[in-house]
Amino acid sequence: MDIASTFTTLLVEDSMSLGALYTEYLRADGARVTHVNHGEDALNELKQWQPDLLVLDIQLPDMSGMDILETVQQSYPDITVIMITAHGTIDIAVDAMRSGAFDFLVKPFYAKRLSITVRNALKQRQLVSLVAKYESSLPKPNFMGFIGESLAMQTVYKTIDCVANSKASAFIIGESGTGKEVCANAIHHAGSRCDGPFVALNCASIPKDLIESEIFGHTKGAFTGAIANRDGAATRAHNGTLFLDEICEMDLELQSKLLRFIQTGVFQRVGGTKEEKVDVRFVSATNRIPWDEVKAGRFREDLFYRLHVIPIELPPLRTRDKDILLLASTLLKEYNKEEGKKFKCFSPEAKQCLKSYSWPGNVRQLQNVVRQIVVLNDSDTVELDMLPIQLNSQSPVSNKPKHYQRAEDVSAQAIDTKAFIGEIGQVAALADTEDVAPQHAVKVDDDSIEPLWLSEKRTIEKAIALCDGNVPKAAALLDISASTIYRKRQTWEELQSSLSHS
Ligand SMILES: Nc1ncnc2c1ncn2[C@@H]1O[C@H](COP(=O)(O)OP(=O)(O)OP(=O)(O)O)[C@@H](O)[C@H]1O
Repeated sequence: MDIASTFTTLLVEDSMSLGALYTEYLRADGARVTHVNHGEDALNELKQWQPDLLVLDIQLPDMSGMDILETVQQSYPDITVIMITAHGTIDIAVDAMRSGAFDFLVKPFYAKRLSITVRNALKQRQLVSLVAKYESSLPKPNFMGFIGESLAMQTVYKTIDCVANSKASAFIIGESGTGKEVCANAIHHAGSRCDGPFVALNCASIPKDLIESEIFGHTKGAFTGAIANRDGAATRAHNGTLFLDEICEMDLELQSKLLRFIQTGVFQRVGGTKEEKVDVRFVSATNRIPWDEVKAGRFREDLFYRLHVIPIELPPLRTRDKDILLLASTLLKEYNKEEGKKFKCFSPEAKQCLKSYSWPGNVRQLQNVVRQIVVLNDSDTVELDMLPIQLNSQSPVSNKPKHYQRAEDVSAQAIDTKAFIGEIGQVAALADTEDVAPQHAVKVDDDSIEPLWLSEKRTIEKAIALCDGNVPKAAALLDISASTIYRKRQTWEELQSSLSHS
């Protein structure tokens, strides 16, 4: 606010004559003044509009000025308050300053005294707003779970800030490991729904025939195994956010049910006849290029337009030069603590190598690499030879993937050649279990050939055993995420049970 310009003031003074006098003083200083005599009137005015300055008498006929000050501090903290006090209430005025009032004036006072106090108050307001403006223009090194100060991430933070309070559907795209789930969480927690639930559903990891019940719930007896009524994600997300991760993997038939739910907020449980209505904000994400999926007929166009209201694109790590080292050092500190190591920094050569690598698995891959380094080495500086050799021999992944890749698919490129890791790495690099269709289990004539998933299973189990049953540690050494191991374990069980039934 420009000090020279006019400012608004609410004057609360029960004496009509003093009120008229102070109004005159304030107007001479450029104020637009509204004068009220009672505390209740002041509170009503504040509900309608907020002045730049509140000049507040402590002793009012219906309440204490201190009560009004408390309300202002809680509900309108941007208002600058100047208290007016009589001689006998100076102690209260001092308390008022401790509670956030800018200054106090002792009655009687002259126009000049009021003028000086008002000028000081306006100057302070101007400084506070300048600092806030300056702070908001500085790059933020982190934001709601994100680490990153690159320009691209600042744009993401700004978008999240802008959309958090809206109910409009947000659609996050980005390669695997770029932080789409972090982003969905940030949208929820930065907005007015933060006290409500955040329910995440991964459309790719739930079997096709279970996903409808996962979203909408089911009634008792709806299908074999439905032994009781069960709420789905839609019900659990009421008054909060429903995050549909890997939305492009959703079955087309279910997409049309989802479309109706998004349009109306109304749905039916599997096996149910009653319609239920909820208030949910939708956030979706995919690591595919959604429009390509629409063109290929795998993703409904009408659903795309419903969900793709606010697009947010998370940039790949390789385009965020500045963030690679910031993330690497933050992770180094975090993993040091967890693993009881004493690493302090990266050598200049190691830094250069981290910066020039293409990071096809993005932040998740960087997490794995730093975890590997910390687990396998003991020093205070991360040297070049502690980095997985693939970082030196550059990734074959193109800078512009036709469709984004899963971090686990590409993370094998970051496997170290150290003896134990080498063996694990070879198998981890072979295939992702998701590609292992049941026909791999078909018996072949040559008994020396076994299904790929069995050798992968053995390798992963060996890694877990070598890590004394510590799955996250084994996952880090295998350069896959712990959740991949858990998912694979589930798939093995299914494969083994289908084999024993065949
Ligand atoms: N900018 C970031 N700052 C800090 N951590 C990050 C950042 N981006 C991602 N991460 C971390 O990387 C990991 C992967 O992030 P997340 O699961 O959100 O990625 P994603 O894009 O949803 O991946 P996917 O498509 O494979 O599900 C998480 O542990 C997350 O906390």
